[in-house]
Amino acid sequence: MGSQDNNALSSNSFLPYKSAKVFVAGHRGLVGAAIVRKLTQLGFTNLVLRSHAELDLTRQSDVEAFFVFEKPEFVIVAAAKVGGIHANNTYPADFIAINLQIQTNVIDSAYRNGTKKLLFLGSSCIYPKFAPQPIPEDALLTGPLEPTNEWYAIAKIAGIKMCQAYRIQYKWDAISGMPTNLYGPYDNFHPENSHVLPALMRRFHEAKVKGAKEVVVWGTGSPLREFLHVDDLADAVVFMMEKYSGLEHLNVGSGKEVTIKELAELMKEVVGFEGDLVWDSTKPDGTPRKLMDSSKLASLGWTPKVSLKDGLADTYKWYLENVNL
Ligand SMILES: NC(=O)C1=CN([C@@H]2O[C@H](COP(=O)(O)OP(=O)(O)OC[C@H]3O[C@@H](n4cnc5c(N)ncnc54)[C@H](OP(=O)(O)O)[C@@H]3O)[C@@H](O)[C@H]2O)C=CC1
Ligand SMILES: C[C@H]1O[C@H](OP(=O)(O)OP(=O)(O)OC[C@H]2O[C@@H](n3cnc4c(=O)[nH]c(N)nc43)[C@H](O)[C@@H]2O)[C@@H](O)[C@@H](O)C1=O
Repeated sequence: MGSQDNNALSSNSFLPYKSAKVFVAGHRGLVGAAIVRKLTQLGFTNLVLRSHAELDLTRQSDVEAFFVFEKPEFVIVAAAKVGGIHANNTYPADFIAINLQIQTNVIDSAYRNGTKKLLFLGSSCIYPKFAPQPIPEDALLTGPLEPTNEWYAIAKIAGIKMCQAYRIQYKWDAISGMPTNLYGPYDNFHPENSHVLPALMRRFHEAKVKGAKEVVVWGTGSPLREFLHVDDLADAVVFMMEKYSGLEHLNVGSGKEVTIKELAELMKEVVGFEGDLVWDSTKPDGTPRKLMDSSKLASLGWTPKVSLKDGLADTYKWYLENVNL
């Protein structure tokens, strides 16, 4: 099926329809909370939200019953089992099984209960470990994955393919966005299981408070990562819901990359820690580089706004007010 056929599905206007029933799955997480903030700012009045405790999305019959009852018109899938390099490497069964269950249940129930449009969120880890840089969308499935997160990546690739299959077979408007590494308010600040940015924010903060002389940072410091503030991602999600209807997934990145060493130095400055950095090279580096090519989304008219320095300062302020109580 050519892209023209798929774009013919784009009759579902989202933005002007502020009373639309929108289900944001995973609304208490980093991404889901930012999407709810954005939709609320825009004046959406009919968001359908369920916490994990209220609705476990791995339970197929509960998800079906929820969709039969609520029949949301639009669905954004930001619920997932998520974690950093250590969590992905330690709990491969959880990362593949829980993610396959959540996305399969939500995508299928949404289609069967009349949802007009669904957006599925994947991650930049879907691409091969040694993909060309910046990574274009068509690098998908062209080489072996990064071993530390292949289980999660396989689930996310299945999510993209499921949206494509339902689009092709049922002419249903399911799309996918692939964000780069994200950060911001409501991130997970767990010392081991989180991503690098919140992990370092917490470690530097605790070291500053205790007057510690050094902070341990994992790996060699040489891997490159592209970071995007979650408010920019939420803006891109709303943009894609309104403007994009196509078979191919779209990359969502900031276009700017830093080494982990540069990130650690910047974090040290933002937090105000005055000691030294010590590198623990027994910890994995993961993918050496994963800068995404987000030119397709840019060509539709979307650009990120938050710089890494401003985003870190904003997130640290939120951390001090909300986590470090
Ligand atoms: N964070 C990042 O750097 C990136 C994230 N993404 C993608 O964005 C999406 C959201 O990630 P993020 O916000 O960071 O993750 P979070 O862990 O912050 O949030 C995930 C949300 O999903 C909920 N959830 C998990 N399991 C279930 C379940 N079985 N039933 C119902 N709810 C559940 C969680 O609830 P609870 O906490 O109560 O379990 C939580 O509210 C994911 O698809 C992820 O792949 C993509 C690229 C980078
Ligand atoms: C978004 C993406 O996130 C994961 O991939 P990742 O980019 O490798 O994630 P990360 O943030 O955990 O690490 C980035 C780099 O940073 C280094 N690093 C230093 N010190 C700490 C540290 O203290 N914690 C962590 N987590 N990493 C550290 C770490 O060694 C690595 O070199 C995927 O599993 C998958 O979930 C996914 O899609």
